[in-house]
Amino acid sequence: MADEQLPAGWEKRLSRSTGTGQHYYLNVYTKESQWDVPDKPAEPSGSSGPEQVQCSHLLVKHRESRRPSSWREDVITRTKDEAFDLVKSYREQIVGGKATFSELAQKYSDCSSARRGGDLGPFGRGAMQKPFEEAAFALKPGELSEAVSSDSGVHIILRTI
Ligand SMILES: O=C(CCc1ccccc1)N[C@H](Cc1nc2ccccc2[nH]1)C(=O)O
Repeated sequence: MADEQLPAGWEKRLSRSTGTGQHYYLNVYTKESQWDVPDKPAEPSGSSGPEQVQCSHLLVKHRESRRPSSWREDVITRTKDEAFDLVKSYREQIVGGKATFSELAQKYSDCSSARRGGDLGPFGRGAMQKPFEEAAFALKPGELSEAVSSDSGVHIILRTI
């Protein structure tokens, strides 16, 4: 039987462990292998996802935040619900094209990254609070999160890379 045409990124290998001439298929990017004949191009990153992501965020703190103070307000007294409502209104303005993420982060984010339009630079797993990390790594590049709550406050996250 002619060697089947494999989808991009796969190599057909002969298994040495079974000794029965069985073939397996190797993802050339992740070096992960599988027995089943692949039916779509190999994913460049493994099931564990990317090593690093780059994100910008807009943070609205509230009175229960770990540090209820920021460059914008010495003492932050808004409630958590008010913070969620603000974040949702900012997200709607961004999605509706009324303002850019960077403009609103520079004006309204309670994080020092506001001065860079919310950019946090690249980071790997273990660098940020868990709820923030999980939301950030679940995004595709260019995707905007829903409201995300961390000990710092309520965020919207834009994955840029
Ligand atoms: O921790 C920082 C600095 C974050 C930062 C990282 C990299 C570049 C620039 C800023 N600021 C906190 C607010 C805050 N809490 C966060 C939690 C997750 C991600 C970003 C966050 N920002 C605060 O100001 O209380």
